[in-house]
Amino acid sequence: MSTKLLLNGAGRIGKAVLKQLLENKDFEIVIINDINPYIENIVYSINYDSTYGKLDDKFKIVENNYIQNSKSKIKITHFNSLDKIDLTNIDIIIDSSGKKEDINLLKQLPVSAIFLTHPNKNADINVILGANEEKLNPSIHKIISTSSCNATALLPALKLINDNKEILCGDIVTIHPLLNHQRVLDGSFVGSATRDVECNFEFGRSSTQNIIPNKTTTITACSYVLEKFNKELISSNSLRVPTDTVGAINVTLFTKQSSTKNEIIELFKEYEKTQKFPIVLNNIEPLVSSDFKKERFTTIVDFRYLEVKNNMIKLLLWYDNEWGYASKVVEILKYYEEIKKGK
Ligand SMILES: NC(=O)c1ccc[n+]([C@@H]2O[C@H](COP(=O)([O-])OP(=O)(O)OC[C@H]3O[C@@H](n4cnc5c(N)ncnc54)[C@H](O)[C@@H]3O)[C@@H](O)[C@H]2O)c1
Repeated sequence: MSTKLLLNGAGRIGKAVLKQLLENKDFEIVIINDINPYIENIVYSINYDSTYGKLDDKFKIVENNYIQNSKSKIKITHFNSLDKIDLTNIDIIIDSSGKKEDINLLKQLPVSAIFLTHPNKNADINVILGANEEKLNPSIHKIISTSSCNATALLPALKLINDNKEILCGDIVTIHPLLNHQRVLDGSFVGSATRDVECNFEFGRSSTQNIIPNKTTTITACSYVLEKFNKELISSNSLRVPTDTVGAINVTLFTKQSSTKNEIIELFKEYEKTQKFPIVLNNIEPLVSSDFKKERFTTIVDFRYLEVKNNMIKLLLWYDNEWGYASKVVEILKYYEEIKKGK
């Protein structure tokens, strides 16, 4: 029998998760809840997407607030809080609304698990594949954060280098596409009621005309998963750029043991060959960000820009912050179900 899901928030991440789950017979999305009050607009934005293109098997509105295509029929609701939704027959909630819901309220909901698509220190666990998935335990973890897109891309690489060379300190710069909460043209600064990023004036500036420097919660998100990788060890900042999707992270690490470029290349090659989940992909082609669009691997190591000087390692990592991240949400969901069923 398939696992019954409620998808809360049909925005950029919600729709990428939805489209990847539509192909998977083990899961059925029974309800989509979004505060957008117009079902016509929700179905339109599922069918048509400027970044990933049109859906071949389009949804239509059918009776009583349902949408349907040739394979799926999904109820649409418009509540602003999960506790108002009838959860009879729902096994798991994927909350991709970005709302920072009270964790105690979430714990009371009659479902077996709630996946949050943002880092959350109050969750029962923050999971990143390739970092701490072995800690995931369905009998004690109900509120499961799937961390952030940047931390999902970065932490497996940091862990690999740390396990082999011991990181002493480092710095990262995320080069991040624009996001839906930014301004199109200059406006007042963007508040952050639903996000951990501090308010700053730069964030009220036009996202299509600027490279916007910003703080990032990437390292804090990493520390919720593996404590060692925190702001004392690694400094960080972010540059928001006017592209639709695919981010890059420029990583500089100082390690206890020195390395050669070939050693680091071999570490990532071995990881790519032996990994259980689609995490590391090594690239030697002269590619640009849009070439990684819709790529499900999320730690794409660009060997062309890998540098090693004694105790310093410099990496360039790529990841599709929407599709790639959503693929990890789905992988964690599949993994959760596997260990729950004792597979
Ligand atoms: N976009 C990314 O690159 C990215 C990557 C990883 C994680 N995330 C995280 O995923 C979450 C969603 O981000 P997004 O980029 O998809 O945002 P988005 O603005 O594109 O989508 C959010 C959706 O949730 C709906 N919504 C808002 N409040 C709601 C509520 N109370 N109940 C139900 N629906 C509600 C909105 O109407 C919208 O459709 C955020 O926490 C974000 O930090 C985003």
